[in-house]
Amino acid sequence: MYVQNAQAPARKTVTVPGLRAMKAEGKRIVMLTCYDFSFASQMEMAGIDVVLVGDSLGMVVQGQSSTLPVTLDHMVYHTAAVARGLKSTLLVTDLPFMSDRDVPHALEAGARIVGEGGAAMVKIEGAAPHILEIIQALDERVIPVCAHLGLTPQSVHKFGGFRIQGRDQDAADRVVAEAKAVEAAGAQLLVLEGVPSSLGKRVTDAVSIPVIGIGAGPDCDGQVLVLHDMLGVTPGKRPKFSKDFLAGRDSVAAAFAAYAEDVRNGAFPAPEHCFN
Ligand SMILES: Nc1nc(=O)c2c([nH]1)NC[C@@H]1CN(c3ccc(C(=O)N[C@@H](CCC(=O)O)C(=O)O)cc3)CN21
Ligand SMILES: CC(C)C(=O)C(=O)O
Ligand SMILES: [Mg+2]
Repeated sequence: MYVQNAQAPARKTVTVPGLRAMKAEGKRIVMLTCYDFSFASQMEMAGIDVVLVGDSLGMVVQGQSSTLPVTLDHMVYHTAAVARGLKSTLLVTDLPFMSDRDVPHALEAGARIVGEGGAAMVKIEGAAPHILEIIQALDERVIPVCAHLGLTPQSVHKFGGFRIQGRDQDAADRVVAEAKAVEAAGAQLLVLEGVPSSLGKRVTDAVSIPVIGIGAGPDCDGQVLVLHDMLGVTPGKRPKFSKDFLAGRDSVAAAFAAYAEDVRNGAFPAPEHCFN
């Protein structure tokens, strides 16, 4: 038996309060999605701040055309595998489709994701009244919550596709109001996906919790990408906001290091990864 992460450099453990301090200090937060033990170990060694077991696993791991077929069992299984590869990295897992239908189901899902899976935080899409109730219920039971606004992929049928959100003034104002509402409900982190860069900046300035962007422009407090997109292995078309960091490099470790460096120094996202 080899020693797990024997080469991992010593690093301070990333915590939820620690992320808030990073926002206050203007230090960019580096986040990636992950679905298994081996890649998690590479992310730990690369010093990625936050790892997300995303329900995007339905698309990039299972080959589905949306995130809707992903079950709570799938999320718990992948979370447990990823957790074994991490030590000082903060682990966040998505609540899958319909596990957020009401407070009791969401509490059950949170209990399994944190208890069986080993995540430190759960992520939930939207700001509907029942979602705000769930955020508060989880927070009261000391399960930290990451909100997710903008292009929320579980709303694909409502949106009519994976469409950029918040493009007109009313829609943008609504996203800002939702961000304030999820913060007031107790969310401690916010993923903002698929919105114009101007709205990414407005939301980031409007809340005191860190905002992690994906296709939300360069002014967010951090960035997240889907693992398969940033390694260039996603079959077919990748979202415009993603970038292949393995291209021109000779290892996954080098790709993770380059991504972390470019997020921290502001080189990523560049204008070609952003929406107006
Ligand atoms: N591989 C992968 N990467 C992701 O970022 C991702 C997933 N899968 N699955 C779950 C969701 C779905 N996401 C997506 C998927 C496609 C687009 C997309 O094609 N967007 C168009 C813009 C459309 C518009 O202008 O309204 C694009 O050109 O990027 C965006 C987000 C983000 N998430
Ligand atoms: C794209 C990120 C934010 C996500 O929710 C996922 O990977 O499921
Ligand atoms: Mg997701």
